[in-house]
Amino acid sequence: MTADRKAGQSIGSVFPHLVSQDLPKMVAIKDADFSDVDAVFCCLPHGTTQEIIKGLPKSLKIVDLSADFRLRDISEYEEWYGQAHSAPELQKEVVYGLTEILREEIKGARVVANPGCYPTSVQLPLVPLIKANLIESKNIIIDSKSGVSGAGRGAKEANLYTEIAEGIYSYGVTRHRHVPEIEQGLSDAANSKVTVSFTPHLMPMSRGMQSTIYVELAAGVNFKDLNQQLKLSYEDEEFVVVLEEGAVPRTHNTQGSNFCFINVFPDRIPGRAIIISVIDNLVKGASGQALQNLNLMMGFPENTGLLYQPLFP
Ligand SMILES: NC(=O)C1=CN([C@@H]2O[C@H](COP(=O)(O)OP(=O)(O)OC[C@H]3O[C@@H](n4cnc5c(N)ncnc54)[C@H](OP(=O)(O)O)[C@@H]3O)[C@@H](O)[C@H]2O)C=CC1
Ligand SMILES: CC(=O)N[C@@H](CCC(=O)OP(=O)(O)O)C(=O)O
Repeated sequence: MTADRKAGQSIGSVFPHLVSQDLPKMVAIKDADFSDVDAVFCCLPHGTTQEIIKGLPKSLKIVDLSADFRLRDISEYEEWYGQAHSAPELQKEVVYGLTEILREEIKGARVVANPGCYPTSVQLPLVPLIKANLIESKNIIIDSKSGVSGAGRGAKEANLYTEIAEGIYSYGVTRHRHVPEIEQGLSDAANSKVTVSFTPHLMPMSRGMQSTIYVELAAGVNFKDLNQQLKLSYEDEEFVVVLEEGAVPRTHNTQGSNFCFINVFPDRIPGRAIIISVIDNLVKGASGQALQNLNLMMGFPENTGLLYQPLFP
């Protein structure tokens, strides 16, 4: 376990719920000994990750939780993240870690780019529907909401209790950095360029994420076809659950678990449908999906360490 400002501390002093774990103290990355390590989860801020991964032993399997390797197109990374990519060679061997969609590729990967939380909640419902030609790939509108933990644990004025409590606010309006990641995945599914309208919102809750997605149905399709297709696509999946008709997915029911709950509703406007998808941003949107990916890369049962039930079932 490594740290930056907290190097030298025990994990229990940083995360008190782990106080009873007998784990070594955290060290700075430069002092870490990788000689007996098979795999790492890299949970560093964007930008720092490219530099650090380059210096790690080539034998290590890596699941990177940052955005540094999610975009295949380096120029797109530079445009949306506002900085030069410092490991373009490594980018070529990276597999995007949307587990249920890219499972076979992930199994053989050495480096996996774990998806962002918003892109996970959006792509899980939309990719199977686009692949099956059940929805139009134009005019997709995505309204997403996140708990504050999505912004990390570092102190920021915008994330103070007084700024967040008793209100919601939209941010990244018209230009959030998850747009190209969402469009990359949906374009792969459609085999043509897909563009989306996407607005994220910060909610006064610590964790949880909802994406409400407005789509146009393909000719002759009705919302029940969407529901059926999603049920079929995910029937053998443990962590993606399509709810029964009419049931509204709630972030509460995902808290602390690796589940993604999805449902499809008919819009009042003929020819349109509304899809709701919920995850825990810290689990399916981050560490849970990362562990699911590493389990695949290591040949472990995919649900190892992930059998936590939601806190609010
Ligand atoms: N929070 C979420 O919901 C999600 C986060 N992610 C991504 O996962 C990554 C980690 O996120 P999160 O845990 O929320 O972020 P935090 O800000 O809470 O944690 C960042 C971690 O990186 C360490 N760190 C910071 N700068 C450096 C550096 N220069 N060198 C070495 N270590 C450093 C910090 O150590 P210390 O505390 O000791 O300074 C800390 O452990 C980010 O890339 C984030 O975008 C992905 C999906 C969802
Ligand atoms: C609430 C909040 O600030 N959320 C983060 C997204 C967190 C995440 O999952 O994605 P990354 O790994 O790309 O950081 C944001 O909007 O930048």
